[in-house]
Amino acid sequence: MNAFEIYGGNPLKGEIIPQGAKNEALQILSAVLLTEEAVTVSNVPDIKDVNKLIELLGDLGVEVHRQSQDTYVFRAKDINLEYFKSDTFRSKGGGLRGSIMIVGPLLARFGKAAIPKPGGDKIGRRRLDTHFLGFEKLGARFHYDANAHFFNVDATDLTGTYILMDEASVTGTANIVMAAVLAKGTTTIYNAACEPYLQQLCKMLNRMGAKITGIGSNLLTIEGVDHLGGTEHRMLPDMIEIGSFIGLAAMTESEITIKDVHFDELGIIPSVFSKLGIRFERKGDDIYIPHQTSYEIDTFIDGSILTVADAPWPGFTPDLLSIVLVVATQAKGNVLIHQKMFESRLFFVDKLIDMGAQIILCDPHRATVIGLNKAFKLRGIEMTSPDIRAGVSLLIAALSAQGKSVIHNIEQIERGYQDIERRLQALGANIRRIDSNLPLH
Ligand SMILES: CC(=O)N[C@H]1[C@@H](OP(=O)(O)OP(=O)(O)OC[C@H]2O[C@@H](n3ccc(=O)[nH]c3=O)[C@H](O)[C@@H]2O)O[C@H](CO)[C@@H](O)[C@@H]1O
Ligand SMILES: C=C(OP(=O)(O)O)C(=O)O
Repeated sequence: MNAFEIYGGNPLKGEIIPQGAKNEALQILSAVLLTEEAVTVSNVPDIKDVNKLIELLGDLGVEVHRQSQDTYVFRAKDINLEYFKSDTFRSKGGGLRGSIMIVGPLLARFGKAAIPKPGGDKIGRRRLDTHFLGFEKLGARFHYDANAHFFNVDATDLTGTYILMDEASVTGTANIVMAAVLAKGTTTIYNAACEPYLQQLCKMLNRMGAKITGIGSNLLTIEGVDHLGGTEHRMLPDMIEIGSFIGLAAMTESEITIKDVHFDELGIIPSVFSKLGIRFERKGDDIYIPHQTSYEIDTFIDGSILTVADAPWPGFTPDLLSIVLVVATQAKGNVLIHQKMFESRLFFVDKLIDMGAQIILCDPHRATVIGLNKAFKLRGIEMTSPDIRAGVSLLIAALSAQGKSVIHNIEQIERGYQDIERRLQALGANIRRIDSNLPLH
């Protein structure tokens, strides 16, 4: 097990290029199962979750050819459906949340699929009902083996229908869309999620021959086709990384340029950081964050305390709330963070409180942050990263803190952030990887 040792407190400077989007990658890579033709995917992030999914595709029989550092060619010609029965699949299949999205394409193309209960962050209940209710609506049979924690679906034919999703689930929408593209007739999905990840997926599917309209809205219409062909696809930059770097710059008083961000695809994200008082400029397609010694949180027009809450797109992504929270700890002013979707994602604040932050955890979903306005720096401590985004928030806190911090369980961070210590070192950060079991001194 590895840990990060960080000496914080000094400003960083330079340029950073965001990786390809993790959550988009997990959808796009699942979609290669929909065709026997070659699909070339570029800007693939080299991160644990994505690499696990690529390995899983390979185990299923997909030919995987790595053309360059970030570009792969996939060919799902001969798929081994017997693999579902293997012990390896039982252990590997549930290794990440994103693996659930192989179910839709396999069901559509081969009439059956299975998946162990998927992993991902331990951030509260993460139900999958929406996925399987959707498959059932399309005509699939569903069976959950509660002892083995195994989900099974099969169908002789999928038939298009009207689906009112019980919640705008991101991976659920992707899964149902990928099943519906090869169904007979027309499927209408209402209350669909429409994150950029999904918009990218739908655009790619259309290039493969699918007929999807309503992309970017919560009402998708999918006219089923008999067959899909190969295509090429390039992943967008990871908007969660971009938000994390804006937060990092503000917290550490750094001057950072985030390159090629695809600003127009960032939705409400930049304006939420603006509301925290962080100044930045759009320069072409880069975001330039100047060195700033203080930033002041807005209030609402009537003077009441700002609330930052998550919501399905185009609302604010829950994956950036932990970052907003940590950044607010050094702002001037107060903010209420309301994490509506996940019930265990705010518990990491006890580590920030140990570091000197002033936070009241009101309940599992809400935390009030009383900004310190840089009256004093947070102090470095030893801590464990509970989930991917809390992990990066603690990393940002450690980089801004006085003295030494050690963050354990960095595998969580590495699920979603590529080569993070080298990229931070290039900005001047004092961070190094150590053996988690080494005695601390
Ligand atoms: C691999 C992947 O892509 N993971 C992302 C995906 O997870 P994932 O697709 O698993 O998350 P879902 O969109 O299904 O839902 C996340 C949680 O929010 C709740 N919920 C969802 C929709 C809604 O309208 N109301 C509501 O309360 C769900 O009950 C669930 O607890 O989307 C989440 C929500 O953006 C992100 O945090 C994850 O990073
Ligand atoms: C919660 C996240 O990931 P996952 O859904 O893969 O657990 C995330 O990316 O913030």
